[in-house]
Amino acid sequence: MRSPKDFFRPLAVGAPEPVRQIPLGPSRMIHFFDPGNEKMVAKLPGMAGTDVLLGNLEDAVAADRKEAARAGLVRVAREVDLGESQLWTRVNSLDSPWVLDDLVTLVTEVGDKLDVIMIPKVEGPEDIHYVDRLLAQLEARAGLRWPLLVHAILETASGVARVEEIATASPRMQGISLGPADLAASRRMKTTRVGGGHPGYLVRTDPVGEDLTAGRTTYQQDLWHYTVARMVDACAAAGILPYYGPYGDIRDTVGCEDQFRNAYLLGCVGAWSLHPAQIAIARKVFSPAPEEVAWARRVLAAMGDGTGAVMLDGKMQDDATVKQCQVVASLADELAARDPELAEAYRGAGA
Ligand SMILES: CC(=O)SCCNC(=O)CCNC(=O)[C@H](O)C(C)(C)COP(=O)(O)OP(=O)(O)OC[C@H]1O[C@@H](n2cnc3c(N)ncnc32)[C@H](O)[C@@H]1OP(=O)(O)O
Ligand SMILES: O=CC(=O)O
Ligand SMILES: [Mg+2]
Repeated sequence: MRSPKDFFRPLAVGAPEPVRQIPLGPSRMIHFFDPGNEKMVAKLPGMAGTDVLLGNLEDAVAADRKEAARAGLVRVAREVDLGESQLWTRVNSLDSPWVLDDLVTLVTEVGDKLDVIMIPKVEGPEDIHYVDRLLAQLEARAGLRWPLLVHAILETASGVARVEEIATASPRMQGISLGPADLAASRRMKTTRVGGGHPGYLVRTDPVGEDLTAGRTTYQQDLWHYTVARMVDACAAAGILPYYGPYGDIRDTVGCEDQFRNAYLLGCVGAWSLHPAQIAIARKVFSPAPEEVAWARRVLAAMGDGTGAVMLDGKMQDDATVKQCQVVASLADELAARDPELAEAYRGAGA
């Protein structure tokens, strides 16, 4: 562990100064595409308004397509107009034969076009330290003026056990995403899906009389509640951003929206979209609803300097509800400043 005094010193001579604040552009959806898939790449210029486009090099890219995906991402970064969207990548895992070439090629050739590098299967802070030093060396060699940020996927049991250390491992840490598919395997959960709930994970009301089966309602529980909540706390404490990851049942847009909303309400700022159909779901869920924004502004107006207590529609408001309402109202302001449609919806709701 570096001493606090050295935490913000560059890790290589000539590397850019580490950032002290995470840049807060919207990242409601991190949209995955395979840069080696020409059909997907052809769709990118039409995806204006997608907060983050992520060129994926890891899982879902076949072993014999790894080089093509890497070369495709270099081409996308150089040649495709992505408008306001941020460009991120997910490199291969640190124990793979591809990751070194991923990092060397991307930082050297298009390091100035990339915002964030997602690192999969992070086991602990030592993985972030390795990437941190290597990026500093590569940035120095490439003459980059702005440091690349790092995003960890929380998808190993060891990573969850050490999520707080991962979150604070480097000033490059931008955020953490839940990776429910690999995490399920790592924990030996008995699921066979990518994120979402499971009908077998439930609680049941008590038996009524002798019959153990009749009249007992069951309620499905959220498999990911503990991990998301722990990740959100680790990120908030470290000043970085938490995200829900993938929802693999592309057809089930309703279940996807529910899973994303649970994450939003618990504090996540975005989720992954794997298919164009999931982009609009993330945009809707991770933008505060107009009526919530209108309510938040009413509370803020009623509370004046933010201290004391008042009643509004029968509900007590005090300093703590003011702070919650500030979270909602300031998120709405940031998003509306870049999204005229959303700005109009907030105006329409009197927000
Ligand atoms: C556990 C994890 O690690 S999750 C992260 C890794 N997984 C991924 O990145 C998966 C990314 N997504 C995909 O590979 C695809 O969306 C799939 C395989 C899920 C479905 O693909 P398809 O069967 O082609 O879907 P579908 O037929 O509905 O696609 C419609 C069109 O959208 C395109 N499309 C599909 N997904 C994407 C995408 N993520 N980005 C851009 N375009 C896409 C298709 O190429 C197709 O184009 P076309 O109309 O020109 O033929
Ligand atoms: O990479 C994501 C996951 O769920 O695994
Ligand atoms: Mg994974």
